[in-house]
Amino acid sequence: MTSTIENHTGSPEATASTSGTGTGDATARGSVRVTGTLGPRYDEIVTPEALDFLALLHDAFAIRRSERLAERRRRRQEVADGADPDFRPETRPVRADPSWRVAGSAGAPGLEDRRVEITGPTDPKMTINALNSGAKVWLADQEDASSPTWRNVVEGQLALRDAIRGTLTFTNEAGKSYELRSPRLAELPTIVFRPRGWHMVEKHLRYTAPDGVRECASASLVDFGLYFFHNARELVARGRGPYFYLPKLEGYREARLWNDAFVLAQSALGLPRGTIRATVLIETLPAAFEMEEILYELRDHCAGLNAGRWDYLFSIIKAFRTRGDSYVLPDRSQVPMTAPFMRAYTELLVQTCHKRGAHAIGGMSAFIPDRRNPEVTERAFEQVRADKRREAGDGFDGTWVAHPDLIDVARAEFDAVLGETPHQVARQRPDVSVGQHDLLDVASVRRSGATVTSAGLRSNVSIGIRYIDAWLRGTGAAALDSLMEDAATAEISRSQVWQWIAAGTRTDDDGQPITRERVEELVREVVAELPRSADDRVDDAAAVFRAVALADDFPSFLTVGAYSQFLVGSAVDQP
Ligand SMILES: CC(=O)SCCNC(=O)CCNC(=O)[C@H](O)C(C)(C)COP(=O)(O)OP(=O)(O)OC[C@H]1O[C@@H](n2cnc3c(N)ncnc32)[C@H](O)[C@@H]1OP(=O)(O)O
Ligand SMILES: O=CC(=O)O
Ligand SMILES: [Mg+2]
Repeated sequence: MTSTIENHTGSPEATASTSGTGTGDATARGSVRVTGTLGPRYDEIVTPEALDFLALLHDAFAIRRSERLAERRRRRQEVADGADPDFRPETRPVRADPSWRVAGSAGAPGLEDRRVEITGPTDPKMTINALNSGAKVWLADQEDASSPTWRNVVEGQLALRDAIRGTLTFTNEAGKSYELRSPRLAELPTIVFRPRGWHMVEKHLRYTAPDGVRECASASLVDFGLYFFHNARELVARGRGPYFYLPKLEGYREARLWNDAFVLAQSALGLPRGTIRATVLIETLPAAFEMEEILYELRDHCAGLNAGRWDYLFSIIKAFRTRGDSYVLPDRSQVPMTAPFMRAYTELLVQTCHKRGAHAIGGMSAFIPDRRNPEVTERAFEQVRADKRREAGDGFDGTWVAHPDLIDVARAEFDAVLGETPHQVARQRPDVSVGQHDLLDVASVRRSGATVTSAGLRSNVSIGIRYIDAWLRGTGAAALDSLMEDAATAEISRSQVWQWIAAGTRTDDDGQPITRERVEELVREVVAELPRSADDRVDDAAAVFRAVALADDFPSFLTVGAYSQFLVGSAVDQP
């Protein structure tokens, strides 16, 4: 199957060839060169052959990536100007055609039963702990849970390369040593790798296009390309496959870009089309209106969709940030997954997936246990249990957990529904009827009594600064106030503050307006209270927070500016 949606709907769209350069000269080749420092064994990852492979991907897709990012900006402006997102009329034929299905998990060993997936960064200790955890799948994360230092990017690839070959070991500072519980990959959780999104660049790799134009490499193509180049054949030989989670897509044309990258990558390595399987995160508001089209574009490679709730909330705030107080969400802690607009999103996701033979994978409860605090642990178990019970009951085929101690809790809820069957894809949801209004009805949460509070405002400031401090120190996921915080949750914190100021929202407990001055004061208080150390980045974190929460123009992602200005070249960025 090679047809695109435009073929399907009868309005062809010219796209750059996946074998040409996009410059008109199909024989000219670009190049990728390393500008970052090489640490021990980095030459095993950024080999001349791997860099050639990255150049091939960039020649084919760098221009199209830029076009997609421009389209994002255009569509965001339209929404800011008052046009509500909606299901696209031109793709109705794809949605109406009952005949097509995605590849799903058929022929993808290790992906059939995904009832519990653990997520986490790719440093050696976390890699070993995740692979020893007993989960069905490990989402090896170079995205929301990772600070994109050069070190994390390359050493994460090294850890994965070694883990796949059964040779990864690690010894911590106290001398405790870690090893994989089996050298046989097929006896460990299936690895699904998540590269960075299309918006990020990799500043330690420079791409020179065939026409001589130089730019930073695309982080998505770097992460995907390096993982695929080094591991795809090895994974297949060891009874698994090159599997990916695709983050932060905003529409089906971005899915097509990924699909074309897969087609080219497989062909370059001599692997059959369809060897790759991707699970797409539906975690932006525009993508929620294009779930079927995304599945359609990726149908030869698609295993499922995931309900990425935290980025989804961030995307909603971003979309409606200038629409005034009636579009404002309450404190993050008062937006449950049972809020009608969140439920509409997850119900539509399950219905869409099962209609097309795809797995529906649930999301992340942010509550995490604390081995030193039984009360915190019991609360996390209760919250996660309820979350997973709802997901399994709604028809999800699997779910995410943030911490190994949550695996049994989540599994029990899915076992109760799935029993011995690996998934419930056959369960259709004809009862679900979700329209535009259901997905957009964010105002209903506050109408039902949820509030914006002074404590919620303070918590956003505090979590935002503490998380960015951790991120600037090279850690992309952190336990803060007994909650898992990562790039997506931090985006919620800072964008809520931006939106509340822009909308002139008042805190419900004291009736006071949320102003820039009030937030500035909170930033000063939080910074003054934080413990300091020789390597903290609290002042820089506060500067980043101010830039992304208080600027006149809303920065699309906090990570973009923080990466260029504060992370690249810092101590943790070096090998
Ligand atoms: C919005 C989204 O995208 S969600 C997905 C992205 N986010 C994530 O993946 C977050 C994943 N979770 C984590 O990174 C961690 O659980 C944290 C940072 C939240 C907490 O980690 P810690 O502070 O180390 O927790 P804690 O001390 O309780 O850990 C106990 C042990 O479990 C291990 N562990 C905890 N979480 C994980 C995990 N996700 N994967 C593997 N091992 C883990 C720790 O390494 C530690 O091992 P050790 O005893 O050998 O040192
Ligand atoms: O990536 C997951 C999310 O919730 O964001
Ligand atoms: Mg996310």
